[in-house]
Amino acid sequence: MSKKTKLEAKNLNAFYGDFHALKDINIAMEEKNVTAFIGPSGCGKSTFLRTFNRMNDYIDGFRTEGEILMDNRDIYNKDIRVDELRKEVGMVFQKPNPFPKTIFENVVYGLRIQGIKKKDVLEEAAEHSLKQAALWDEVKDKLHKSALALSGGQQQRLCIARALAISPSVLLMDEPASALDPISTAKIEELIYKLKHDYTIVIVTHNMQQAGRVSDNTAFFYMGELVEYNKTKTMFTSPKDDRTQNYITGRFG
Ligand SMILES: Nc1ncnc2c1ncn2[C@@H]1O[C@H](COP(=O)(O)OP(=O)(O)OP(=O)(O)O)[C@@H](O)[C@H]1O
Repeated sequence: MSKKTKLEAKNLNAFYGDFHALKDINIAMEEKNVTAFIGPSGCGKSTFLRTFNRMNDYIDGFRTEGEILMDNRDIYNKDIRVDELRKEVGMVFQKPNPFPKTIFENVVYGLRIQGIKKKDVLEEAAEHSLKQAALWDEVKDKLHKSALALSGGQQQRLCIARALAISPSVLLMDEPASALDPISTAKIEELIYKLKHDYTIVIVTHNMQQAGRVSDNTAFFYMGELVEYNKTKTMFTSPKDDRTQNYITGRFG
């Protein structure tokens, strides 16, 4: 049985000034599943990912045409509050970016911004999010030490815990493991596999094996177009388009 659609783009075009970065994208992504975005550098993967939390809004000259829907609501509608949207849509970046604060303060950062002050509520949320991010056991005895003293892989799991603490339903991940060693990468991949039971995950990756391991569905982008979108297994075993075939077999990219 196919799952409910969580995120959708309909006839989406996106521009940086005169540059046409996304061309007529149509896609429906399933709830509580992992969708991987793949494609050569500059094809628009990150631009597309960032439309789902409206992060491109900060870029001068950026504009979209068409629709981006979450739970069937157009997130670019003028009635949408971007701060509310960002509570629903967490994001993790390529390079771990913890704040120069304690581990605890990193995790509860978003909750403090929401005005939550009760110590027991914050403590419970921190423990829950760190457990979800598979970091609790490694940090439970040093919650009030600096996050910057953690390893890169731990910092990235901390950033995932920080994103989860505000209880989003969607997690956007822009090459979350590309700056990490193989063991930390494996941990992040395991984590993604677990988290998809509760979250809708979209991950940009340059690593074909990683897309194959973690994602249910894969979207291949090329020069701003969505060339092919299918179940990951099908895409990797019998791609329909020559460009997909060439990319996944390493002939370009
Ligand atoms: N802030 C910006 N201003 C102008 N052009 C931009 C901006 N950000 C991205 N672009 C352009 O939009 C296109 C898509 O970029 P994007 O970063 O989305 O690609 P990508 O597929 O994520 O690439 P990579 O895999 O290298 O991260 C590129 O041609 C890029 O130069």
